[in-house]
Amino acid sequence: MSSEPLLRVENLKTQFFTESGTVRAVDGISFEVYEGEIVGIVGESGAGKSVASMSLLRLIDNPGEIVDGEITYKGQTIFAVSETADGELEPRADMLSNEAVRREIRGNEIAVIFQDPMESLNPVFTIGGQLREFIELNRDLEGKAAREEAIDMLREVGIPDAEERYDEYPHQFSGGMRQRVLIAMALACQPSLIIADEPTTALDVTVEGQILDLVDELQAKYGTSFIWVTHDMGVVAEICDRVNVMYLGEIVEQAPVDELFHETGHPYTSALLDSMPRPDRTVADLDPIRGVMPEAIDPPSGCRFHPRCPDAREVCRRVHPEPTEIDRIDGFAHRSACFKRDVFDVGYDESPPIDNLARGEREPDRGTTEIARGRDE
Ligand SMILES: Nc1ncnc2c1ncn2[C@@H]1O[C@H](COP(=O)(O)OP(=O)(O)OP(=O)(O)O)[C@@H](O)[C@H]1O
Ligand code: NI
Repeated sequence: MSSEPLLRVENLKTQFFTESGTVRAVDGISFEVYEGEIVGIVGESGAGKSVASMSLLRLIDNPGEIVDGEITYKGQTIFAVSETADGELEPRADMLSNEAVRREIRGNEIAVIFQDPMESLNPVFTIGGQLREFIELNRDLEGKAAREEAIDMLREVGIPDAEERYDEYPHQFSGGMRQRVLIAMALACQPSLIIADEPTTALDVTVEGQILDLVDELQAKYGTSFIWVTHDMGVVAEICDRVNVMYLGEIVEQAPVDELFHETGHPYTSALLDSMPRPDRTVADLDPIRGVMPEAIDPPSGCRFHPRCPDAREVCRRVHPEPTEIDRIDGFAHRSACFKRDVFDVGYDESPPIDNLARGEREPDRGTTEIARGRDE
């Protein structure tokens, strides 16, 4: 892509400083979101998807902290660091203040939709009242005009009898309807980007499908970009244009959605795809990803996926693969962080396989880790 992205994330690192040690929840991820795209972040529980999304709006609380990297949105610096004379990192001079992020970015420019609508909706106020207040606070509309706009928004997101239901309370709405209200709220400020953190995960499949269709429609109508966080490759297939696959704080593969499904580069992505229910397979055919994801507090050496990877070789235990371009589709990079691809020159082919299954419950070996990038970098 030659045009500037709406959002650019480079080498983002977010850590939690806990009593048991430092949790490297997000450990050097880079990705972009272009105008009008739906970009997925997919991975198992604990991969760092939510921490990554919340970092984009600097919504990380103690004991967490964004420690490195750069986040640029429409040319503005949401986060950046520079090095002081004695080698310490400090906020860069052009970084937006907390106040500026809160006033100018959150809601207005970048809105968030969470998984649990009850966290965002106040149970003691009516749906319509909350939406109207939100519109009054964030847009140049008041009183009757704000009410009209709120009703229009409810209609827009598919709430039947919007005018009557305006005066109902959150508990009178079903889960799917509440999620629609949150989408209305996110859209109310006409943001350029909406971050949706597993908003359909708690819903049943039919309702989830309806919400995904709605998002598709609204996306086409308003041109809003989305970052869609999910653990479900089915959801990715349904709405994403491009995808970032996260494993233990890192993006291990990044590609346009068709490419990711058909020219899969990383064994972790393959494992996620294999564990995905499909109409042509019965439950017995499902291939769950073996083993559990290790803790981000003490990740395995080398490739973090190597203790669970069917293709792991000795080199994978020793050397850490960086995401590297393996192809380019319509101007978008397909990057994978796996030595199986020949863009890496670390001797994967000659390296002896690690027999992960035979290793059983043994602790993954830890050792010093070298860093390997592709040959062209
Ligand atoms: N407040 C916190 N204190 C300490 N560790 C945290 C905190 N919040 C998140 N983490 C850790 O950061 C890592 C990433 O968590 P995150 O919530 O981003 O995962 P996720 O991919 O969103 O998972 P899920 O699918 O379960 O939502 C995990 O190891 C988690 O334990
Ligand atoms: Ni999460």
